Amino acid sequence: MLTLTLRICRLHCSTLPRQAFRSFSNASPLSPHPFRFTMPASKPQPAANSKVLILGAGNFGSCLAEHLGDSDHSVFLWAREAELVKHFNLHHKNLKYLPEHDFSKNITAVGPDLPDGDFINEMDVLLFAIPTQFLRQNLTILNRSLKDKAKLPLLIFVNKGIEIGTDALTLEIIADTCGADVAKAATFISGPSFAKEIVRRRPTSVSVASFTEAEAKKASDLFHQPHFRCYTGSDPIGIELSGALKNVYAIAAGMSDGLGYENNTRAMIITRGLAEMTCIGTAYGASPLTFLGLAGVGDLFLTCSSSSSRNYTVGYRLGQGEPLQKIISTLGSVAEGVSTAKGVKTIIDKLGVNAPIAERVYQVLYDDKATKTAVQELMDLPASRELELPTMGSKPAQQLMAKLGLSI
Ligand SMILES: NC(=O)c1ccc[n+]([C@@H]2O[C@H](COP(=O)([O-])OP(=O)(O)OC[C@H]3O[C@@H](n4cnc5c(N)ncnc54)[C@H](O)[C@@H]3O)[C@@H](O)[C@H]2O)c1
Ligand SMILES: O=P(O)(O)OC[C@H](O)CO
Repeated sequence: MLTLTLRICRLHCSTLPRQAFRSFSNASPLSPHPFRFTMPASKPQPAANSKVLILGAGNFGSCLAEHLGDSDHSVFLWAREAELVKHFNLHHKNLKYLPEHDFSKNITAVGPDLPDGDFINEMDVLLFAIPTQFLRQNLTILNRSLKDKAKLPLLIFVNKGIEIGTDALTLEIIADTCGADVAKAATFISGPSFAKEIVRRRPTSVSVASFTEAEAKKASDLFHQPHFRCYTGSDPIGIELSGALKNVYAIAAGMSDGLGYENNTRAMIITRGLAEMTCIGTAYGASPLTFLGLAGVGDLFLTCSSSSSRNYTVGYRLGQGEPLQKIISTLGSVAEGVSTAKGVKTIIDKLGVNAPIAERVYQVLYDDKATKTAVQELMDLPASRELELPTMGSKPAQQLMAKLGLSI
């Protein structure tokens, strides 16, 4: 672990001769997979005054609309709630999500129907802030408007989950609904970033990943601000898994706090959670280094240690003895970890990865296991080596990349 950390620090050091790593086209120093493929020609890099359509006017979509509206882009915010659209355009307020905030005049709400046709094709950027379970249905409709797949707008995804039933990552949902070229062009933003802190302009950093650094750089250029730092990378699969998995461990940390356990227990869950995330990610075919970044340990730490996290809150209330259905129906916002725990369970079973915390979260959510029993079972496990990365041959990431027409 220490060796890995030191390696990362060295690789991030700006004084290193970067050419030393440039043995493959499109490969970044931290890239686990030096991809060789040509990106579909996209529109020119979004500059000042880009036209941006944000799909999803929940906490995060609204907050990112504000972030870009603040930078003088023309932002359109799609909400499926008709009342929200009307009220937003009259008062620049989102009464349902972030009700205390006054939004930029550069944002126009659109909806409740999903925009289509020429409106979509005029956009420089499409940003998807739709919870994972609703992405497929919306992308299927939106794909009809993506006429010219050779001239795509910049496509950015910020959801953090795994689809129930298919266990698909977002990349696969995009490929299924819009085709491999669209999936290859997608960029993912993830990392420790509570919406309500971003709109208050609190210093924040995120990971921005695409299959090529060049594509990730476009999104980074769009979002990077003095109070909002973007770090680019080229492991979108690892970034996606990081964001989805950390939500499951945030539920575990919340449960522990809800049961009345203290700091030692939470630190144990965060650290062993990171080990599990890294093992699952490596078995899947992502780079283990990705889990040491902002989208990995950064977001894991944030959501496991704050009652601002919806996933932590679900866990906390479970630990306090509330039934899951009551928690979900009163949360008022999405906690992706609840649905994602199902996909994670299937993935660890398929891959044969040992992830006892994720397993217990699944059992508490779906098998009626008592939270206290789950913690006790974790403590009763036999002593083991601290970290052993799996080295199995066939990895889902390879199948996914083959589906996208990518070769390693
Ligand atoms: N809130 C944050 O701080 C934050 C930060 C980073 C990433 N995220 C991720 O962003 C995504 C959105 O989260 P959020 O916080 O904005 O959620 P939210 O609960 O605040 O809002 C939910 C959004 O989903 C929309 N929605 C519900 N049903 C839908 C459907 N059938 N089709 C399309 N849209 C539908 C709602 O209209 C609303 O816009 C999640 O994947 C979340 O993990 C959130
Ligand atoms: O409120 P949560 O638990 O969905 O967390 C929100 C973001 O993912 C924090 O980065």
